[in-house]
Order: sequence, then structure tokens, then C-alpha cells
Amino acid sequence: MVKFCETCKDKKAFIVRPKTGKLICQECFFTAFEEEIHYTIISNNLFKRGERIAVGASGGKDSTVLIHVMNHLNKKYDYGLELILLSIDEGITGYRDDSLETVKDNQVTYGLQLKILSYKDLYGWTMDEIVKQIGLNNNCTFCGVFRRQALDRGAQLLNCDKILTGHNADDIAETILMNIARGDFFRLGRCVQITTGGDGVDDDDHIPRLKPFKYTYEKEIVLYAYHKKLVYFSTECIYSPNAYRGHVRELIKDIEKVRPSSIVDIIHSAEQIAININVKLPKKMKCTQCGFVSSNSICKACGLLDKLNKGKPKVALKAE
Ligand SMILES: Nc1ncnc2c1ncn2[C@@H]1O[C@H](COP(=O)(O)OP(=O)(O)OP(=O)(O)O)[C@@H](O)[C@H]1O
Repeated sequence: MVKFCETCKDKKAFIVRPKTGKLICQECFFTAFEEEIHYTIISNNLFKRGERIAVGASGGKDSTVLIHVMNHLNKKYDYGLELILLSIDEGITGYRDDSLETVKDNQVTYGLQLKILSYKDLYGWTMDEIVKQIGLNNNCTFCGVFRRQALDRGAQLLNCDKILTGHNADDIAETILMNIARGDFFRLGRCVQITTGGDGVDDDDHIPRLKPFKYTYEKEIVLYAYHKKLVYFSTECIYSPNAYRGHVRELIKDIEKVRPSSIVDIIHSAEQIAININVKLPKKMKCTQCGFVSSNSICKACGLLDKLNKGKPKVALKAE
């Protein structure tokens, strides 16, 4: 029996929307997906006309779809933004070098400027070299801290007003549960915000960071990429054995199977909790070594780098 789209009631439907469980045709799915992101952008006043926006481009599914959708909405609704692709090459052979090829293809497809900055140039170390020093455990701490600052440095170099990342609703729901499970109320309040940074609260973060996919489901991003025939790099990072996040991810996938709205409900619950959290913000200052915003006299990136250069990276991790 032919099934019709529950939205337009006209075309044949062969997609079940992960967010709603409703049958939908391809055209209505594209429209709903894009319009929900447009609504998130408009209702949160994410942009001003004329702004230069650095899009964090890793070559993975989220940022590939982010580039496509932002490019589309910027034209359709005349946001008046200048979009620039910013990629950080962490120096992971067989992973980032391959995914950056996808970003270069996107640059050509959309005709956007692309800037690639490497950990080697910025810090003197590749992740391959760091992992040789410290092993697989905890290498994500180095990578995460360095990437935050590298994106900030890149955006500053490009004279950008804001940085966009492809963090999606699933990523945010995971981070919320992780922060609840470890009783970190400060980070719980921060992780649920659609815009962070620019206030000197987080080290290495002085340009605002925006998450236009805050309410967008990972499954829908994958579906959109598939039906739009977008090419992305889908291999997991070879150095990321983040066991804690992995358990939380599995938990969310299980809950989502029984109740698809759970992901967005977790986000809404955390938004309500965050309103009532009164956390004292750390005083902002400039790192005495690199001059970037920090909550201590030496920022996290410089602290880690210092110990790495002295051959004592594990000491730095203990302080984290
Ligand atoms: N090397 C990088 N260069 C530029 N931006 C990055 C890089 N790594 C991550 N990002 C940004 O941070 C977002 C979240 O990164 P995360 O590591 O969670 O990857 P992900 O969930 O696999 O996302 P993606 O599918 O875009 O790779 C990405 O969507 C992207 O915007």
C-alpha cells in the first residue's frame, strides 16, 4: 500500500522522521530540517548582518551538513553573512589528513575561503607525537584544549566575529548527562547555552561560539546528508577511547528508541535547571604566556604545552 506524506498529504513518503516518528516525503523533510535551524537562528538572534563567520570544518557529517545548510539559509533569507571555513589539522595520520580532503572539496563546491591551521605550527607538536609521549589514555584532554584555542586563534587571524560548530542535540544531551553524573553544575549551566565564549569564562575562548544544531538530531543530520548526497568523512578518531562519553551515548540511544523526544527533553530540562544555577564566574584575565583570555595567570593550553615540552605530560593531566 502506498503511504503518503503526513505533512503535505500529497507525495509518497518513504522517510520516518526520527524526531517525530511521522512519515514524510523527501521534499517536506528537507524543508522541515532547514526551517527548524532557521527558527533556532532567528529566535536566538545568532547573527547580525555583515558579520564574518568562521565555520569549524572537520570534514565529518555534522560540519559538512552545517556548511551546506548555512550556505543555503544565508542565501535564502539574506542573512548577509560572510562564511569562511576554518579547519584545525591535529596531525592524526590516516584520520584528519583524509577528512581535510573532504573539507577542500566543500571549499570548491561552495566557493568559500578555507583556512587550515595545524597543531604542529601552533604548538610544535602533532597529536601523533603527543600520543607517542602519553599513550592513548587522556590524549583527548590535550586535543580538546588545543582545538578550542586553535579555533579561537584561527578565527582571530581571519578577523571573524563568531565561530560556528556542528555540535548537535545528541552531543549536547550527552554532555548534560555527563555533567549531571559528575555533579559539575558550572559546566551543566554552560553546556546548554547556544552561545558560549566571548566572555572570558572559558580559557582560550574569546570569540563567541555558536551551535545552530543545538536542537537538531544526529539521525536527522545523517538522513539529510544521505538524501542530499553530501560527501563526508565518517571514520571515528583513531585516538578517542572516551569511555565515559561512550557509556552515556549508549544510554541516550537506548532511551531515544523508546521515546524519541527524550533528546530534546533532556536539553529543555537542563535549560530550566540552568536558569536556577547561580554559579560564581571565574575572573577573566590574559594568559601571561600567550595573551589569550584565561581564568588563571597561565591558560590551560600553555600549561599543558609547558609540561609536554618538559617531558612531563602526565603531570599536566593530574592538574586537570
Ligand atoms: N579539526 C577540526 N577543525 C575544525 N572544526 C572542528 C574540528 N574538529 C571538530 N570541529 C568542530 O567541532 C564540532 C564538533 O566536533 P566533534 O569532535 O564532536 O566531531 P563530530 O561530532 O564528529 O562532528 P563532525 O561530524 O562535524 O566531525 C564539529 O562539527 C566542528 O564544527
